[in-house]
Amino acid sequence: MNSRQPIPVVVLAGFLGSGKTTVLNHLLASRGGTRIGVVVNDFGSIEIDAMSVAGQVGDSMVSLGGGCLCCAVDGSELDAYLEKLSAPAHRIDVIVIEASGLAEPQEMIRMLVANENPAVRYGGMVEVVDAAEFDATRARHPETDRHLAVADLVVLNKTDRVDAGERARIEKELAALCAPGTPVVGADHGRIDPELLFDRRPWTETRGQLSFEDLLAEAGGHDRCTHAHAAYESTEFSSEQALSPRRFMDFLDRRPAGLYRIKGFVWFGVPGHEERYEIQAVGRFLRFDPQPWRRGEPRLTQLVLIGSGTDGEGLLRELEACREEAPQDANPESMWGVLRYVDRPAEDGGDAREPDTSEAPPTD
Ligand SMILES: Nc1nc2c(ncn2[C@@H]2O[C@H](COP(=O)(O)OP(=O)(O)OP(=O)(O)O)[C@@H](O)[C@H]2O)c(=O)[nH]1
Repeated sequence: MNSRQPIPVVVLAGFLGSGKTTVLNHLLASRGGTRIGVVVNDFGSIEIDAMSVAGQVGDSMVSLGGGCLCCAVDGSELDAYLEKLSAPAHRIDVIVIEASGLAEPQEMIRMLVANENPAVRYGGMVEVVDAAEFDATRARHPETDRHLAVADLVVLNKTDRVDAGERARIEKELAALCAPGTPVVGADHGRIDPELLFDRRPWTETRGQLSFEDLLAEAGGHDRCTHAHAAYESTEFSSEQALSPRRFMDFLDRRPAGLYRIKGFVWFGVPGHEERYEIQAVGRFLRFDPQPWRRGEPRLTQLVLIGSGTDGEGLLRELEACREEAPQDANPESMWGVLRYVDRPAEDGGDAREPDTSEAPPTD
C-alpha cells in the first residue's frame, strides 16, 4: 500500500501572456529539493510552452499539446497523466498544471476534485494577473473576474511595469473581485516565494467556496467550446527557411490590435546572430530573447499567434513573405530592429529594463 500523502495538484491559471510560464520556470529554478511534476496545456499544437519550460526532462513533465484541457470530453486524459506523474518512482512532491491562457480553470478544478486517484489531491488555484494589462484583459475577457473569484492565491505579476499608484489601485480592485482573504502577492518576473505552493499551508486546502457541489453547479450549463477560446483564433506558422529580420519587424509593427499574443522561436540566420530568437508579444509589448540552439535542434521558426477577429490565412501569407532565401548574405545591421527588443544585461545583476523604443529603427 502507498503510505505517501496524496500529492497536491496546483492549477496555475491566468490570461494569455500574464506570466504563467515565467512563474513556473521561477518555481522550477528555486524549488530546492522539492520535486515538481509539470503538466503544460498548450493551446496550439506547436508546443511552445512545453519548449519554454526550463530544465524539465523525462518523466516529470507532460504536455497536453493541441487542445484545451477544459474541453476534454472527460478528465481521462488528465487522469492518465496524473497517474503517470504520481507514480512513487518519480517521488514527486507537488504537481503544477499550467493551464492554457484561454482555459476555464473552473472546469479543470472540477476534474481535479472529481479525480479518484488517491495518490493526488487538488491543491488550489493560482491566478496570474498581468498588472500592465489588467484593465485591457478584464475588458476583453470578462471571465477573468470569475476566475479571480475562485482563485486561492493571486499573483499580481509584472509589477515592474506599473507605478506604485497604479499597483495600489489594482490591488484594491483585486480585493473586491477575489473571495475575502485571498492573498494577493506582487511579483516581478514571476518571482514568488515557492513556499506559497510547496508547503501545505492552509491556503492550499480548498476553501469553502470551492466545494465540489459549487463547482459542479458552476460547470452545469458549461457549453463546451463556447467559452473564452472559442472567441479566439490560434494560427500556427512554421518555416525551415530563415526569416528576414526587416520584413518580420515590419510585420510586427503592423500587427493588428486583435492579434493579442505571439510566442515562439525565430530563426534569422544572419551572420553573428545565428541564435534561436525567442519571441514574446503580449498586446503591444514585444520582446526577443536570443538563446543557443539545443544540440541537434533543427533551425526552424515556430510561431503561435492568438487573437480575435484576425485573418489567419492573411497572417500566414504575410509571414511566408518574410522568408529569406540567403540569410548568410544579409547585412548584420538588418538585425538592429530586432535587437532593440532584446533585454540589455542589468547592471546590478537584477532584471533588464524595458527596451528603449524611443529611437527610430534603422531604415533599409
Ligand atoms: N516586464 C515583465 N515582463 C514579464 C514579467 N513576467 C513575464 N514577463 C514577460 O511576459 C511575456 C509572457 O510571459 P509568459 O510567462 O510566457 O506568459 P504565459 O502566461 O505563460 O503566456 P501564455 O502561455 O501565452 O498564456 C514574456 O515575454 C515574459 O518574459 C514581469 O514580471 N515583468
